[in-house]
Amino acid sequence: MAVIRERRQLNLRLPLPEIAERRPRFPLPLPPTTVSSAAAAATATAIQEVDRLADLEKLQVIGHGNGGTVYKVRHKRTLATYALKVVHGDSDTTVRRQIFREMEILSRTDSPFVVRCHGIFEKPAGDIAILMEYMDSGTLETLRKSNGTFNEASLANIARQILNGLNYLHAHKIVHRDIKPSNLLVNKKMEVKIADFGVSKIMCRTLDPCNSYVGTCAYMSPERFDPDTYGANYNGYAGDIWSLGLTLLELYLGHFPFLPPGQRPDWATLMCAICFGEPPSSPEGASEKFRSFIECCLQKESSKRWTVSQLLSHPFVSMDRRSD
Ligand SMILES: Nc1ncnc2c1ncn2[C@@H]1O[C@H](COP(=O)(O)OP(=O)(O)OP(=O)(O)O)[C@@H](O)[C@H]1O
Repeated sequence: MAVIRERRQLNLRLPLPEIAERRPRFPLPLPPTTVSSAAAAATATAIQEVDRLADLEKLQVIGHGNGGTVYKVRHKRTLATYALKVVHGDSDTTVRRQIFREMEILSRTDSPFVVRCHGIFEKPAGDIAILMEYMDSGTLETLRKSNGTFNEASLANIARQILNGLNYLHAHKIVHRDIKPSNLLVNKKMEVKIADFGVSKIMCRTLDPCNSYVGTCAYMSPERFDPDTYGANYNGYAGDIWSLGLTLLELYLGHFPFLPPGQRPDWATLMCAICFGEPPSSPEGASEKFRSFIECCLQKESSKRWTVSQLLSHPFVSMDRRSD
């Protein structure tokens, strides 16, 4: 969950690292342990089953994120396996703000296409832990790195699942803002679930602006850098579609579409490519349906991009015959 602060230079927004002086100088209020009645409702079953952190045994570290560690854990009595994300009490304000955002959103969501939250715990020292379903095949990024490229049939299946997740989120006025392969978890059944809501936004009104400069730069849509040119009535939802298009094209190509294989991104060059260059397109060998799907996602002008519901009926996605 890269967090980048806003700076205006000419007409574009340049990615800047966190600036300490801009952080609030007061600690954020801690939400109650179960966060809200919605959280309690969403996690009621699991909270009854896992009501104390002490009932969980840590099996291994899955990975480290921005300020937190994710463990594979097992419930001592039921032997059920979960993922436990722990953020320490002494983490900086930005990290704590992100974990609260993630808690708030995970506690509201209940979809087979969004990683499920089974409980939220707060220790007296201020450590916060989110108990999630364990996704045993990692992320689409780890799969790409280990398996190489994906064929179109697999991508149609993946696209359909991500679109169903985004459909759920957008219907609940949640904009993810950081869709990318490493935030899409996978299990052995090839179920794909959206995760990592630290920079997401809950829209209060339909036309809420959604221009805060957070997320991972490489997957950001042109209007997030330059809303004046590309984002008439920009409200954020279309940004998730751009990121989806880039994600699927990356899985098809085996590398990030704006860069040749193996090249590390230089943010200024990348931003110019996103804003001033042509959007990346699928290679010649791709089917017409896939090429069209990617084109519908990667429209530079946000209002021309297809919505989630339009994309769900795109012929490329209907290639995937599995039922939801
Ligand atoms: N529910 C889960 N099941 C399995 N693995 C998970 C789960 N949640 C997170 N992980 C893995 O744990 C690692 C750390 O995840 P985390 O969300 O803390 O950070 P991140 O997304 O890698 O980085 P950042 O915080 O910078 O966005 C990642 O490799 C992620 O794929």
